[in-house]
Amino acid sequence: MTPTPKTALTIAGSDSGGGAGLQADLRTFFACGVHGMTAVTAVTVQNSLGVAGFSEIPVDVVTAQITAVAGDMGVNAAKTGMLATVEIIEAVASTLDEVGIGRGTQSHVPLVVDPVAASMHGDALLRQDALEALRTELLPRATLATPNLDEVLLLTGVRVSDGQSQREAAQALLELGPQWVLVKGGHLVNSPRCVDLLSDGTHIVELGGPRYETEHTHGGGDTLASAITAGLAKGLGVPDAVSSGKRFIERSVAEAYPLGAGVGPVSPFWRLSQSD
Ligand SMILES: Nc1ncnc2c1ncn2[C@@H]1O[C@H](COP(=O)(O)OP(=O)(O)O)[C@@H](O)[C@H]1O
Ligand SMILES: Cc1ncc(COP(=O)(O)OP(=O)(O)O)c(N)n1
Repeated sequence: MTPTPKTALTIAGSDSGGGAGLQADLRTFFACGVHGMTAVTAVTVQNSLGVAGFSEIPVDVVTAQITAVAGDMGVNAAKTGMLATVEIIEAVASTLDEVGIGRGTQSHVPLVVDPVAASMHGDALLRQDALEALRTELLPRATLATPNLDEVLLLTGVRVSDGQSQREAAQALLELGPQWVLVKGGHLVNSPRCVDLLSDGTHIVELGGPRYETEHTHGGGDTLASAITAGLAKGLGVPDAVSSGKRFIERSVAEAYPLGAGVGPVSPFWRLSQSD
């Protein structure tokens, strides 16, 4: 009999184009060898050119998906992505407490919070009044938060332009309650390297890598956060899961492909031809 793989749950929105959202999470979980499960929060109408709109899933259906899989199959690590509204954020936060996922719960199942606010085209994926709920309800429950620089600005008011302000942003985010933060540096386009900064307030790790010249980076944030979640599900500590996730996203950006008339997706396909 095939041994049962570790499990990872994504609580996220659907991207009809398949490059980001829960589709990116599931294909990354698969490529990393963990069994992926989903609690769908919203359905976006999205392609390589942007997000034309979205519709939220009723709150009781979102939470029922989480309890259904947690109670039966078990969750080794979880990740949140697009949560869309205050109501969904509040309900997800209390359901995570009930099923024992996240910081502060007894079971210590790790929770990665990717505080998704907008797509790379600038289309909103979070209602404007929901930012405060993300700050107060979700970030304190996070084992790791993984904002990009736009999300850092929204959450903390810190505008990151270099390594020094990236460190200040990490500190400001830690004050909102996550155990660890990863301030991603992909948006510092004038820097020849992509440096992501990991910190828990005591340890500070700079994860640097080459900046690939590609316009096709759709789903990059989701792919990185899911690869980290997969590592945590397999029992890695946060620093090891993040360095493994960084290696994963680097290859996925390097092998990103054009699809549609706009921005194509990063690709985890390279992993399928390799052993762990
Ligand atoms: N051109 C690139 N080459 C290599 N890595 C990249 C590139 N763009 C982004 N990354 C990496 O992809 C991940 C996600 O990046 P970022 O663009 O900052 O977040 P988001 O996709 O959430 O907007 C980070 O690890 C970042 O360093
Ligand atoms: C449904 C959905 N969720 C999240 C995102 C944003 O994903 P991300 O990985 O940050 O990728 P880009 O939007 O930067 O390509 C999304 N677009 N859709």
